[in-house]
Amino acid sequence: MAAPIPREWTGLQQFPAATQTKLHELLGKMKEENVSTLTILVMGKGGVGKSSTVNSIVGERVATVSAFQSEGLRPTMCSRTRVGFTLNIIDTPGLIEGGYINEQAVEIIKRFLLGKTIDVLLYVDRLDAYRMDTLDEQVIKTITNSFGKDIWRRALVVLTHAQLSPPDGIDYNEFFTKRSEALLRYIHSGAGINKREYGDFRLPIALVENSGRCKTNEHGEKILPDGTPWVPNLMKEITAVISNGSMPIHVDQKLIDGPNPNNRWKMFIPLILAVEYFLVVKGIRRAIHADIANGNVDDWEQRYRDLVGSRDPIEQKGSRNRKA
Ligand SMILES: Nc1nc2c(ncn2[C@@H]2O[C@H](COP(=O)(O)OP(=O)(O)OP(=O)(O)O)[C@@H](O)[C@H]2O)c(=O)[nH]1
Repeated sequence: MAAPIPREWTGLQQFPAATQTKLHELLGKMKEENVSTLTILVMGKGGVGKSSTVNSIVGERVATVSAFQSEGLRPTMCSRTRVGFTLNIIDTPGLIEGGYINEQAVEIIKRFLLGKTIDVLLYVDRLDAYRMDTLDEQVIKTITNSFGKDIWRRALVVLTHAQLSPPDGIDYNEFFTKRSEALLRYIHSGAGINKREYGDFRLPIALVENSGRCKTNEHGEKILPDGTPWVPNLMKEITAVISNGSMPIHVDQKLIDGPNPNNRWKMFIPLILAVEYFLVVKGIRRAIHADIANGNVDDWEQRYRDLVGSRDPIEQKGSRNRKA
């Protein structure tokens, strides 16, 4: 089935003029770098603000936002074009159902993405979550197992609910640093990002406040507590990911199937054959030679005949011995 023709990105015009200018600058920069399509995959636990973030980026209500975990298992893709540039953004259902990974949802997402190329993964979580638990680990591992470890080189961590007042009078920056450090530790360990392979690689983080009550600056732009207009900042972080030197992730059947467990032991086959030859076949040969030397061949001869056939020189020698 042919992909639907993307609609004009009219949602851009609802942003304040200052945001529009910054977004157009970013689109121009991507064009200079020959990037004409950007496909963003949005994943994370349920209710963390994935759909709201999709709507905030597109500037339209393209994804269903609900205070309760959405029932749908299917991802949705929204495509928009502007001055020869196409934005594809894929919203996915929360991966956790009843405390476990919803394998059915994972399979549906993988099938949906088959044949597509992911330029950026937005891994969404809430800034105002105070603890990391095994669910976070499960979601991170599922993403890694589904699309390979290198998906994280193309990832941007997005923390929603950024306009919060930290508890117990903790300083905002201190709270943000602690929360992001904890999350990054989980992602790095869950995804198996080690220093040997990844060096000093550190996942970038962007803050988002999707609420209609988000504070604005004098230009009407939604801002973070430190005054940063977050929509252009988020898009800037996204463009930084695509120019970080890593490759986009093309989702093909091989990637989805994952490493074939049967292939894992294939390299040991020659070794097993060699061990078998030296321990078993050579052992039998030695035993037959010993029996021939003792003139006691009947039993062994029959076994050897079964094993290697009757045209073996040892067997012929054995026959000659017997005749003699
Ligand atoms: N205050 C605040 N509320 C938010 C923010 N982002 C999302 N919400 C609210 O959080 C709830 C869940 O948001 P969704 O965008 O539906 O979350 P989701 O991750 O797509 O949820 P699922 O589709 O169930 O996986 C809704 O009530 C949103 O209005 C945010 O940045 N700040």
